[in-house]
Amino acid sequence: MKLKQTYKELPSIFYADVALNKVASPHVVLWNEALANELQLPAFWREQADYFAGNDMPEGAAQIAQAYAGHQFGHFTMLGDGRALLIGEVETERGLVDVQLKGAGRTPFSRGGDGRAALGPMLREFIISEAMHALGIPTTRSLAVTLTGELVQRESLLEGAVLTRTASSHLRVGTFQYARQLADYEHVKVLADYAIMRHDADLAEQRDKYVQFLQRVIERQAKLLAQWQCIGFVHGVMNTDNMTISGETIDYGPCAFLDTYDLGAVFSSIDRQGRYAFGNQPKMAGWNLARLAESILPLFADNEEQATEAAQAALNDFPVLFNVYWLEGMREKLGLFTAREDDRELVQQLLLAMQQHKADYTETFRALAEGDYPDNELFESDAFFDWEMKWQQRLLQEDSSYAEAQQLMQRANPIVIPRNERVNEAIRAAEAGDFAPVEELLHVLSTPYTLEEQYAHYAKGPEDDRPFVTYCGT
Ligand SMILES: Nc1ncnc2c1ncn2[C@@H]1O[C@H](COP(=O)(O)OP(=O)(O)OP(=O)(O)O)[C@@H](O)[C@H]1O
Ligand SMILES: [Mg+2]
Repeated sequence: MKLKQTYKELPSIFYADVALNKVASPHVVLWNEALANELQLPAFWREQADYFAGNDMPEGAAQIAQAYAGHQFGHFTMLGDGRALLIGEVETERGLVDVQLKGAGRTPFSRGGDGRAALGPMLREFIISEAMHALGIPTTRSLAVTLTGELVQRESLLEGAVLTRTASSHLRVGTFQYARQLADYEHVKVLADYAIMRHDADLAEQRDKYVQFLQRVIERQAKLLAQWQCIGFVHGVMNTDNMTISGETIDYGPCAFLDTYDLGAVFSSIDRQGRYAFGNQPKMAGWNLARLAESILPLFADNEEQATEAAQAALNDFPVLFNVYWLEGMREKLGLFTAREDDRELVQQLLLAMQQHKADYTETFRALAEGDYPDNELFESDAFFDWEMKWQQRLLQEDSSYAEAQQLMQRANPIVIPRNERVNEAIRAAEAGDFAPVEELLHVLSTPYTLEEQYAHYAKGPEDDRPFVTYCGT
């Protein structure tokens, strides 16, 4: 297998070549066999820690850092991969897949940084991205975590590691902002054509392909945001450089899954204003997409007024699409196959009761799916009692049976999610040299809707003495 280099065919302003930054003694500590098989990687790659630490390169590889810009918490900055190397693309049945090394050393975009990553955050990205994938949510994937054998200086000295990440591309909203800020019409066009080749090849011959491309990105992001909101995922740092063109979730920094349902939930210590709070995510996605539209506006029409109109029309669709997908997702969570006018109100009433009674988001829905309610404030409240009567009546309006509704709910409401405390415990064990808890956690998270029998006991609860697994249920 030989890696491809289509990104390198772009004009040179879009990347910087990077010399190899060798590390002392690379050692692969986590390997995703399923993904390796999916990508049909040659078996000997598994043994090549040097490839994954950036000490040596497989056939056809290059070492480039991609240029991009980004609005970080609303402030525009020129950025670029300061600690990641794109080594090439693998040809698969689903198209080209980028292979990137995150934490592989300094690049021309490193600014003041060391270009490195610590083991903990790379394990976290591996665990949560793979959990997202298993939950059916588009995401970058994780192939390997490789210790470098070197320490990195953070608040304390930590073990350094490199994450091998794959993605259907690493093109970001910020890549287009970079092109618009730095370059001319032709460069924006070349980038858009490249993105269309990677993600929307069927548009290539269309007359209004750039407007349609924007519509596609909006569509993908509306779907993604609906999935985040339905599962209770808080990204935490939705800067424009952390939003993909592919519609895959990227950059698992300060992200977390909701415990108690709270629209104001924020997990990032630097997000003091709550810009990226759980309930704000759809609005912020819309804001980011407006930055994409601005960046490619000149491609829409010669006439500025017409171009702006086309962009505005596409952007106006975002909240509409988001709401359609969100309600579709919430209906499934409540076992509803058909759509009725009052469904949104029914969902909102439940969510309001959950917020008021500080109910656990995942547990509540799973309890509804199981038809087995725990003794807690929500389930004992009058608000829930009222709501449940309405829900039962609503279920009776369906043509399907209660058993079918229950099956739908069990497919839509996970038993396990990567809970922060459990993820952190597993990472702490790994930092102390024991990777078994991380492996076990990954295994449990790989079948979130249908836990294997031997793991059923993980659905017990927090007082459970198995410290490494996430739990949920009654
Ligand atoms: N240790 C570091 N050294 C150099 N640059 C860094 C370092 N950490 C982050 N950066 C850069 O700072 C910018 C913002 O960081 P952010 O946390 O969003 O990205 P990231 O987690 O490094 O990568 P990605 O978005 O690809 O997952 C990026 O351009 C990133 O490359
Ligand atoms: Mg980032």
